[in-house]
Amino acid sequence: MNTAEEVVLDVEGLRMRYGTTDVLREVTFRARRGEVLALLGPNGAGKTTTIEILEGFRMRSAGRVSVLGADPAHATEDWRARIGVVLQSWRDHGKWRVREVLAHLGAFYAGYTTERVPRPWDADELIAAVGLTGHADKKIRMLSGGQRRRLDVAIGLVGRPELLFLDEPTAGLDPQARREFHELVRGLAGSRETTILLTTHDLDEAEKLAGRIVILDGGRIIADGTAEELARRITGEDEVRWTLDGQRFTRSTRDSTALVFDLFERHGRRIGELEVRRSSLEDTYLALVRQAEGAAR
Ligand SMILES: Nc1ncnc2c1ncn2[C@@H]1O[C@H](COP(=O)(O)OP(=O)(O)OP(=O)(O)O)[C@@H](O)[C@H]1O
Repeated sequence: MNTAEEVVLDVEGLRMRYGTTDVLREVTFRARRGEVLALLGPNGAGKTTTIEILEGFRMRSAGRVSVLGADPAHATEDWRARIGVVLQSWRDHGKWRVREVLAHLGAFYAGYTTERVPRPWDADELIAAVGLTGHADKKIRMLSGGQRRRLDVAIGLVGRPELLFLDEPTAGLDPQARREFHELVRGLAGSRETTILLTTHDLDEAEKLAGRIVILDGGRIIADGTAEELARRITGEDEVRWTLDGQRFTRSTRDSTALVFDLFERHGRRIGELEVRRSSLEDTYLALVRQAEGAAR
């Protein structure tokens, strides 16, 4: 099979029930090798529950789950070595130094080297890749929140995972660190070797990084596709704003080029401050969630 077509994540009819409440219902999606998938949804939608089931940290109530060809509920250490996890928050090893903790954790992966994937990732190279050069000898408790988050990502990557789970990876990062993190993810994804599943509440981030967006709401998948596909499903309309003789106008249209052309033909230089705004993933997301919640009522 062509590796680009290899299905790395295969989830079908996944259900999770706590007591008498279903928090995941009939969740079905797939990811192919090298894809970056963003799992979006309101607080309590079931994102962390889904990810933790895929990581093998929670037992599902029903459904079929295959991750790198195995059922995470019965996974082996070999399987675990191929997976990287960055949790929402992880506070530990405060007295350890950055290089030390990465070398130590990395050592666990040495036995899982394959011809295709040498393990672990060299500590200093990894420290450079996540932008922590200069902090390698610092104790972890001396790092800032953002530096700590970069270390979390490095810990997730130290075993050179084939599949990486990132739960809100950029929460608390400053804009520069966020951009550097985005470049790191793009680099990993660019090699088409690492499949990435990330959750985020930052829709701009999802749009930038993910080839596919899966939206969960109330434990169900309400949308699955590229950002463009989802946008087309919802509105397909652009918003055009302009001023005419100083007065402001706004109109939604499916053909902003024709509207703008018409405006200039009719009013020429009297048009000022022209702006065409295509619907963002945020507009689409909010519309989809509103629609799903309206239907559920
Ligand atoms: N151990 C548990 N027992 C009972 N209910 C739980 C348990 N863990 C999670 N839940 C419930 O399951 C639902 C989904 O929670 P989950 O943490 O997966 O949501 P999420 O989409 O990750 O939310 P957030 O964006 O806030 O992180 C929530 O209603 C939550 O209260």
